[in-house]
Amino acid sequence: MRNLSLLTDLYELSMANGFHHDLPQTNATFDLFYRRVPDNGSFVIAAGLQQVVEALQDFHFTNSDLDYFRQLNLWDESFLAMLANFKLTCQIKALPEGTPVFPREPLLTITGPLEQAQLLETLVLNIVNHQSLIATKARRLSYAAAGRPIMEFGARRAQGPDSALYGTRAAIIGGANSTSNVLAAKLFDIPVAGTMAHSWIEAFPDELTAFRKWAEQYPDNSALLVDTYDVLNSGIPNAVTVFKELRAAGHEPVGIRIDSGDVTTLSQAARTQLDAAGFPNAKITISNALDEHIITSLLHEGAPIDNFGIGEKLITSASAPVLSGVYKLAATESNGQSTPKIKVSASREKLTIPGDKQVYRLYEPGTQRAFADLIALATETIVDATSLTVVNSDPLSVDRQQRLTHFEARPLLAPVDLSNTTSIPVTTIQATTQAKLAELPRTTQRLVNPDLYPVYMTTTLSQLQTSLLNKMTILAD
Ligand SMILES: Nc1ncnc2c1ncn2[C@@H]1O[C@H](COP(=O)(O)OP(=O)(O)OP(=O)(O)O)[C@@H](O)[C@H]1O
Ligand SMILES: O=P(O)(O)OC[C@H]1O[C@H](OP(=O)(O)OP(=O)(O)O)[C@H](O)[C@@H]1O
Ligand SMILES: O=C(O)c1cccnc1
Repeated sequence: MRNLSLLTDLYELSMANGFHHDLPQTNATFDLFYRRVPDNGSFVIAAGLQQVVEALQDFHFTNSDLDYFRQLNLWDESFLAMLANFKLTCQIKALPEGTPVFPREPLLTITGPLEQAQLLETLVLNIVNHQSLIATKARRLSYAAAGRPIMEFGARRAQGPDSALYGTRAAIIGGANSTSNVLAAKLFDIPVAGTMAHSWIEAFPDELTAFRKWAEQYPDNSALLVDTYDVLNSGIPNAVTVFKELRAAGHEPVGIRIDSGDVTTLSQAARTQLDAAGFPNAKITISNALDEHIITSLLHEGAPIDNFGIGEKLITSASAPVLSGVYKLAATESNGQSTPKIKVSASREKLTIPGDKQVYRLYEPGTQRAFADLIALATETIVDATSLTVVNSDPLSVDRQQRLTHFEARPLLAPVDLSNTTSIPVTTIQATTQAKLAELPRTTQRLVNPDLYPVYMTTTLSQLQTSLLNKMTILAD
């Protein structure tokens, strides 16, 4: 594990230095949330908490870091002494990885000395934005694949080693079933999987020999790549020959992979040939720049695909390469006095929600059916209610006030124990994702024009937001 404490923007250190001198003994609460869902979806899958915890457990500055700071000659020795003896005392609250999270909801909050909490902004955003983006993309692909396994194939096209490694972790959280990335598989205990490249076929004098040699090496892992020369006239017939030889030797063939051409036509013809040859259980794997729209279209056309191999469009979230999660000051506290904070912007959409908060998922009583979320102040008690007036949290919404009847409210943000060095297995987090997705209305999960899932605020929180907004507007006038 590398020490990532310096993976920050200069201004975080500059502000921390200023806070150290000008606002000592001041605590702060920051919220990490996002405003817009990539790919016009309706939610994001939260991911990356484990790597945030690991980075914070190891948050310190080395002698070499301090020498570098001295060279910069920007900050005085009192601040550098604080960094040299840095002991993180912040408290983290977060919702579990794999939880679908909606715009404006804090998915992680950090409370602690202002100078410390400010310093964490860049690193925490870097980790959570990346992994949540890829987990969200994987969820879309997995939704399109409708239960068919997805192999993550993206390492070669990821933006560098880190995005291959942690992107694979996030892809599994979002719904991919296995990876070809051996380092990710080893580190995160993910099922590792793979077939062969065209070079294997090209390296032998002919395709049949190449298939035979593969089958000799891997008689129980014979997924043969059939598109190097001609799928229907050479690839499948040669694969069938080798499958028959394998079966005669007591091994059941795995299947084929097609990596080019018109996938529907080729997979249908391949299925027919494999069935006719007595291999109805041989699986058809498809790869080649697949995304959720191509997958939807292929399945709609009736392509008989068993597995998908997905690389570049998943690991880079190519169609929506940014999740713009932000880290905003929600409250400060000094001398026992808490002061909620708000950011007012020329863009109404960017209005923040003040105060130390909790997020509740609201369920129809006695069921696992969620129908809305509610953001409240942490000090408020939300009881299961038959009737509650709430306010839409979207500052752009028109009809803001609503009356909710009959719900059970379950809190999402929970304290994170930074002394805990065990981690939840990634496949367990994937199961959490599936369970939490199953709670959401089906209409909010579809890929095209999903139904908006309501995120409300309590009236107390809304009134606090409005009063701060009015105060700030008067000050600005
Ligand atoms: N039936 C289909 N419907 C929709 N998209 C398809 C269909 N068949 C293939 N595609 C997709 O069309 C895109 C282009 O496929 P094509 O085989 O032309 O790729 P290519 O990159 O030119 O081939 P190669 O990988 O051999 O260079 C790929 O993203 C592929 O997944
Ligand atoms: O297309 P992706 O979703 O990223 O999936 C991974 C791709 O990686 C391999 O291609 P390779 O690098 O051998 O190049 P190719 O396009 O010529 O097959 C494989 O054959 C897939 O096509
Ligand atoms: O194992 C495979 O088939 C594979 C791995 C990486 C990229 N493309 C394909």
